[in-house]
Amino acid sequence: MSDKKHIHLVDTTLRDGSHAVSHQYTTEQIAKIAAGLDEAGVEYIEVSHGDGLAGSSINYGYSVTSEEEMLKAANSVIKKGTLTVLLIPGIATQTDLEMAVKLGAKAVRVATHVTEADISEQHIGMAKRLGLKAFGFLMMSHMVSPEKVAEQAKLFESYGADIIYVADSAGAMLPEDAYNRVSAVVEAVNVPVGFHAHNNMTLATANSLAAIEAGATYIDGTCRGLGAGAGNTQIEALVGVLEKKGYHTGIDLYKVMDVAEDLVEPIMQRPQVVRNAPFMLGYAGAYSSFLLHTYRAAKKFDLDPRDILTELGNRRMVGGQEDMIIDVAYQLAKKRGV
Ligand SMILES: CC[C@H](O)CC(=O)C(=O)O
Ligand SMILES: [Mn+2]
Repeated sequence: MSDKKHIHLVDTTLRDGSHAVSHQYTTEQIAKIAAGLDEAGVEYIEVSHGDGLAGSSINYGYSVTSEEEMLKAANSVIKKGTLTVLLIPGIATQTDLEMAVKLGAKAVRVATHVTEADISEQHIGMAKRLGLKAFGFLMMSHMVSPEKVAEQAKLFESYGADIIYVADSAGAMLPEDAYNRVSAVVEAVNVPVGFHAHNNMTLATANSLAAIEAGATYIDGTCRGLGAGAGNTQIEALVGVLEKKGYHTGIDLYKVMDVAEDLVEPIMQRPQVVRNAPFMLGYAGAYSSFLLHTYRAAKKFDLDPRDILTELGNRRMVGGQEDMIIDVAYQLAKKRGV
């Protein structure tokens, strides 16, 4: 056993990455990628629609593969890792979680807006009764102070969450923002703390390192950074960076690099680079999953996506308000006489 400090990595290529492929993963792709990640030694492999269980809908975009098929495909190949699902209260129900458990899920990440942890009590309780490892996941954590994030983390802890995540859903944090929020949570709770980054301002790896510096021991990543907006922390690079920093992840660097290059890169619809609109997500503090909805609305009303994202940031719109994007675009277009 290594005496280096262990950092647990959660791969969310098959969940957050689903946004970047418009939820079009096939069972074959899921099985191959999950098998590769498992073989590389990734501890947690998250598989769900990009918006979590039951996210496949007109509001969030339909998946090409049903949730049951996705989970079956992943579970049939995962031998050592933990099959993990994401659940947003209000989108997924108890029945969805029971289905996921039947199909092999061993952990669930219950995600709420950063000020709404109180809606998760039943879901965390249900997860524990079903024998799952329960993560509390605070989305859009940049929108409030470190003290407020800590207060909400304590709620998650009081409901029985085993791990609590600070999520920079908009990729809006600077390293000091990540450090201050994670520190506040580490001080406030007695369970491990994790960090989920988006690379909208090119800071996903830097922010993940700042989070570790502040005491986080769970970090998210995806192969090639595939994810909503400009994507997430690039897991294969993170494994190498963490090794260099003297941490232990239990992941084979070459094997995870091969999953990224041989299995994930060929199915990417566009390079996961920080183009102007994804940068604007972080700059304006808008939710990363809004990107593709915004591109579509901009095209429809002949607008610059950056203007729509700025307005979404000004209105402090949060996950779940995807249907408002078209409305905002319509209003901007009307104002300009487009
Ligand atoms: C819809 C779930 C959400 O996208 C979770 C997440 O990855 C985030 O908040 O960044
Ligand atoms: Mn995300």
